[in-house]
Amino acid sequence: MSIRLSSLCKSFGDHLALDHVSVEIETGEFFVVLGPSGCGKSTLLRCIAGLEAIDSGEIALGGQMMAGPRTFVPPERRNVGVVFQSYALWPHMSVEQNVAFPLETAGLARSETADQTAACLEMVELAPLAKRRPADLSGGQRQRVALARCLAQSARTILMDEPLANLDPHLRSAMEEELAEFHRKSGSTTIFITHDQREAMALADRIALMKDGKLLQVDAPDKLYSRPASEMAAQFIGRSTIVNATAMQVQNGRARVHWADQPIDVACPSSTRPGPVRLMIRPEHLKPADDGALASIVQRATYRGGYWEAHVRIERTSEEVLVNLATRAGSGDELHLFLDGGWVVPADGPL
Ligand SMILES: Nc1ncnc2c1ncn2[C@@H]1O[C@H](COP(=O)(O)OP(=O)(O)OP(=O)(O)O)[C@@H](O)[C@H]1O
Repeated sequence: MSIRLSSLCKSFGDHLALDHVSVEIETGEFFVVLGPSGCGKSTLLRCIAGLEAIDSGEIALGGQMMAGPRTFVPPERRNVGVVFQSYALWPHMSVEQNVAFPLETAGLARSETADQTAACLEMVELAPLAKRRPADLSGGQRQRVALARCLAQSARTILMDEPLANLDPHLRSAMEEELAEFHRKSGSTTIFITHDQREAMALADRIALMKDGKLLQVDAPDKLYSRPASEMAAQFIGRSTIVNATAMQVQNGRARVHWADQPIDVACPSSTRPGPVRLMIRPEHLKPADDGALASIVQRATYRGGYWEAHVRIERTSEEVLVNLATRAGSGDELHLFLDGGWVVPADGPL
């Protein structure tokens, strides 16, 4: 089911938790909301589920108005499944009873309930554990029960609030793959909340970057990484350095830029004009050269598994930039680098 949010606002006292949030999410999309703690992610999800009333704006699910001026459809009539970080399973019920519960309360016949429950448990590969209690399951298995229960409700919209946050890193990446598979099979429109950008990148069709109750940028993960719309987005996603440079010529999304007395061709937004610009350099844009134009000194380096991430000072500008090195480097080492790529950050970004 498609989801349309129009200029949503929600305050708690004088704190504006949602500040004119507008976005359209397509049917079947896996949409991730990414942002720091307290930016309003959970509030957004709770408003869509109907667990929280909005102050103004509109929420439509599948073209039907759920919340707006004079409209408030209660949560149980929104056909939305919610999966929380805490799983919210009933401890006294078995796995299959947990999954069957929403079907029973919906008044489904006993045999139909049993069939659907079995099918949902099959889908999350929990059929052999159907008789167990939640306490006798691992964190990942409990999360799968919560997913199966969501499936049983045949919700066309699934909202997930940091469902993997309580899992250890190994289980987390296994569950990411399962979630992607679950999404593919169920075909449901999913909104997934996280403050973990790696998780967001791995799962999302599109990511909404949220800060202070506003959506700063909504884009596919690779676009968000390579074409951030603001300095804040550039700094929030991945690692980068933003330096002062001068655009000399601009044509068709490419700019010839001068930085550290070097002319460099980089990508740029169509709004770029010749003159001073802010240039985003990702670590992978800088490459070591035998004898390059950018003489630099390593300040410190950290091993990241497979490569060293080094902070280096460019001699000509005294700016410190990040670079990934294939071989060990130590403080004081001299390096020659060349810049291969970069992005002119839009000057009129949201922040
Ligand atoms: N019921 C409430 N009463 C008062 N303030 C609230 C309430 N719920 C949320 N807030 C405030 O609204 C802001 C947004 O909260 P929200 O829980 O949506 O953030 P979040 O991005 O989900 O954070 P986290 O990642 O830490 O869960 C926060 O400043 C929070 O303190």
